[in-house]
Order: sequence, then structure tokens, then C-alpha cells
Amino acid sequence: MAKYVLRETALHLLTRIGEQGGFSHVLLDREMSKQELSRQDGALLTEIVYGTLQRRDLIDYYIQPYTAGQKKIKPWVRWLLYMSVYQMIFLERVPDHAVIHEAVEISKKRGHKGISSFMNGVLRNVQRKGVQSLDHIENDVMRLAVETSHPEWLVRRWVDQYGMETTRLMCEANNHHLPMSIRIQPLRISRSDAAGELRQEGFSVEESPFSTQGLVVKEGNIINHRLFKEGFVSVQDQSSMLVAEMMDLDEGMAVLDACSAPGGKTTHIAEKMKDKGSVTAYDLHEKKAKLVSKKAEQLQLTSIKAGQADSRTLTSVHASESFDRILLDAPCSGLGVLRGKPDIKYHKSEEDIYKLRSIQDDLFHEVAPLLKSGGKLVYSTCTVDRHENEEAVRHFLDQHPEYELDPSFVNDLPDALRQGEGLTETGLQLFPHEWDTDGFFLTRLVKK
Ligand SMILES: C[S@@+](CC[C@H](N)C(=O)[O-])C[C@H]1O[C@@H](n2cnc3c(N)ncnc32)[C@H](O)[C@@H]1O
Repeated sequence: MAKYVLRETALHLLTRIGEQGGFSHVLLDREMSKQELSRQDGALLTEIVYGTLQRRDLIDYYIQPYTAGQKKIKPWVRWLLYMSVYQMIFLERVPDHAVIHEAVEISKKRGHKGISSFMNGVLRNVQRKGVQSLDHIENDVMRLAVETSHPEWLVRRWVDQYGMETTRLMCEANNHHLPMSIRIQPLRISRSDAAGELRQEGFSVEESPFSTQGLVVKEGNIINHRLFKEGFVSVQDQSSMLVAEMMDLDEGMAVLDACSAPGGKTTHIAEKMKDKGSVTAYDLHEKKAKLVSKKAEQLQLTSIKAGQADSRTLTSVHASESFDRILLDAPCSGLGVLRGKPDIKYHKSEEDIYKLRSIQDDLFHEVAPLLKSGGKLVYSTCTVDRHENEEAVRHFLDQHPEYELDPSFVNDLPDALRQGEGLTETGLQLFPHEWDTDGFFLTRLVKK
């Protein structure tokens, strides 16, 4: 693909994500499959889109002296500036003159002459005079927020909860590429065969320490590969793989997955039980519940029954003590997945955290009676926030004395994770800077 077309595609995606709230990973994956991009072009497109989104606020700060005089800047012009400055500052392999030339050409094609001269002026200033220094910001939290392009309320909240050092490491990690990890369908292929096939085709692949089914693809995207298309592997972050690994599953169990779409963990549960037993999977949205059935079908799993339900009303559908295991992978603020979905940090507000916590409490309370005595309940979120994680678990345990933290949880964790900085008496918080994974929380409770 010509570099000019590639940059126009990047601009189109950024404007859609930035202005219409499209999800970066969904739009990017769709574009990659539609255009069947070469591995190299796919990598550059991903780099430009993710890199620009991840550093949007920093770049905006950098160029303020050169844009402040301009009355109204159209969204596409702003995104073209952001992605061009991103390439000039963060991508050494792309020469500045090429970036400026193409940005000016795109501006000429899409706008009037004033826009292309403005584009040329700002980018030439960046090239010649450099960018605004961060030293002008005296407050540490505000500086870290701008430097790492995170909203100030979030940085302040993380500093209060986890301290300055952890927050800095976390914010920095959020701006770095997250390697893709995949999970083999063990009833269809072995991990060594899948790894062998991928390596032969030039992918750099390592075994995951989190799951015996996991592989980390250090470079490249496998969504156009036959192993993915034909249902031999699925894409899943290593942190998410830990969930089914920690459910202490056996063949023949009855499992409830209360918040299941798009089905990553549901299918992993079925795989761990060798597709023997039953996995009852619900999601609030009919369309999303269908994704779970589709994923089960792709992976050739038959023990999953997926359907639409509000899991805050399940006691009217299922008798008490119906399940051996329950997974509550709750809807959450998603602040752990900013590496893969950087747009989240610009859309979420602190208020969302409190609204979500109330849903988490309701879900927890509703599924509690459905577990058999001696059964285990895993609670997980893909967020980094004590209110949705440790405090939600504490609150549940205070209200439900029939439950307790499973004392064998820590022993069942993979060795490396037992020394993690996020292990508390309530569960395990994985930070994105620790293991090259998403930020994630999980814990296991047992019904007495
Ligand atoms: C974190 S995601 C689940 C991810 C899924 N477990 C996986 O691994 O693929 C949370 C899901 O909960 C669903 N959800 C939100 N509120 C719900 C409710 N009241 N009842 C059932 N599902 C709900 C959302 O639609 C969303 O798909």
C-alpha cells in the first residue's frame, strides 16, 4: 500500500475514533481484514493510530504555541496534525520531510489552501523550533497527566490509591504496545504445534507463563492467519486467561458465566472442562450474547448455552445452588485495557466508576444464592481501581457471611504472580507495567 494511502487511512480511522467514539481495536481490525494489508503496512498503520491516540493530549500540549492563534480547527485537521507530530517525534524511521509533505498533500486534497498552509506552518515550526517544554507545568500530578496523556482526575485517583511511583509506571506502560496473546483450543491443536506453525511463518512466539494454553505473539497480528480464521486459536490477553485457569474446573461441572460476551472466558471454561458439563452464559445484550454462541461454534465447543439475560434477575430463572462454579467478569470502567483501547481514557469519567460499582454490587448479590455450597465464585474486572475491585469484594463479603476468600487462591496462582506487587488479602491486581499484560483484577471466593 502506498504510504500516502496508508496515512489517509490512519487519518480516517483517527477521526472516526476521536470524533464519533468508534472503538480503536474494532475499527483497526476491520480495516486490516478489509484491505488485507501486508504485515509491514499493518504494523505501521497500527503504530500510527495507537501511538497518536495514546499521546493525543501530550501532542496537543506540545503544539499549543503554534495552534493557539487559530480560531477553529476542524476535527480532521487536528487529527492530521496530531498524527504527523506523532510520527515526527516518536517514529524515528519516518523522515520529517516525508511526513510534512504528505500531511500538506492530504490537506490540499481535503481542504482549501488556508488549511494546507496552516498545516505546513505548524509542522515546519515543530521541525525547526521544537515543541513546548513540560517544565512549564509545576504540579507533579498535572505534569504526569500531560506527559503520559491521561486525564488528570485519573492520575490523581491512581496516585491516591497506589502512590506516585506505581502510577508513573502504569501510565508509561499504557503508552506502549501490548503484545498480542492467543489461546489455543486444546481439543483441536497442541500449544507446541500452533507455536511451530506460527514460527515457521516468521512470527515471534513465546509460551505464556499465565496459562498452559497461552502463546504471546511478540510481533505481528494473526487475525488473518488460518489458525485464527479456522478456530484453532482465539485472541485473548494473558490476564484474561488467568480467570478460567483459576476457576478450579473439572469435567462435568455446571458453570454460570453471568457476564459473558464476547465469550473469551466462556469458551476457555468449556475448553478447560474438555467440553464436558455445561456452561450457562448470559449477557445483557441479545446481539452480544449471539457473539458468544458464534465464538463457541467457531471453536467447535458444544457445552455452552448462551442467551440474553439481565444477570441482576437470575434468581427468578435458576433455582438456588444450581452451579458448581460462577464467574462474575463484571462490567467495569476498563481502565486496565488502555494499551489496547486508548480511546477509553478520554471517554470515561470518575462518575462512571461509581455507577458501575453499583451494578457490580447488584450482580454479586444476585448470583450469590445460585452457587452450591462448597462451590467457587471468581470475580474479575479489567480495571485498575480499588473501588471496583478490592472494595467491591470487601462489601460483598460483609453482606454475605456465607462466603469467604478461598484460602487456596494464592497457592493456585502461577509462581511468578505470587510475588506481584498487586497481591493483597482480597485478590490479585495485575498492573499493566508488571507482566506486559492488561491491568486486571481477580479473586476467588468459596461458599461455606
Ligand atoms: C467485561 S465484559 C465480559 C467479557 C467476557 N467475560 C469475556 O471474557 O469475553 C462485561 C459484559 O457484561 C455485560 N453486562 C453488563 N451488565 C450486565 C447485566 N446486568 N447482566 C448481564 N450482562 C451484563 C456487558 O454487556 C459486557 O459484555
